[in-house]
Amino acid sequence: MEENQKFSIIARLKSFKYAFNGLKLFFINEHNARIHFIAAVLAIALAVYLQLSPLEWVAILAVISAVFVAEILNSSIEKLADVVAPEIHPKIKMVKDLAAGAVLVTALLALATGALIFLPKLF
Ligand SMILES: Nc1ncnc2c1ncn2[C@@H]1O[C@H](COP(=O)(O)OP(=O)(O)OP(=O)(O)O)[C@@H](O)[C@H]1O
Repeated sequence: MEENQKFSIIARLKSFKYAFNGLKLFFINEHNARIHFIAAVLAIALAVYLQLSPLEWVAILAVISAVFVAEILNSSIEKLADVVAPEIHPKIKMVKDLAAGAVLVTALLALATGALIFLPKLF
């Protein structure tokens, strides 16, 4: 978008439309999205059942969203990499492995947070 273009509600609404389309594409095309979605629903159901405190809720929701954000960016980088270099390339391997590493960090953080909050309440 040009810098001197006027603010437009219609343009903002269109941006939302594209962003929601991104979420739709993510849930339709990415198998990992379904796994993360099921894990998130289970965690939220457990959080309701165990009546978490507001701060515990914030922690659980924060790590759930961190995993989704990392996974969406990872998928986006994969798609871009496939266009930039459809052939095998050592730098593309590095780019994709780094993006996957980011997902792993958030998933491990989510596991640790879930264990710290849920395990003492369950056992
Ligand atoms: N063009 C390439 N050049 C070199 N290595 C690649 C290339 N494409 C994929 N790889 C290697 O294969 C791994 C898997 O890449 P791929 O694009 O298939 O992701 P994926 O396994 O489909 O990921 P997801 O399961 O998240 O969709 C990468 O992390 C990388 O190590």
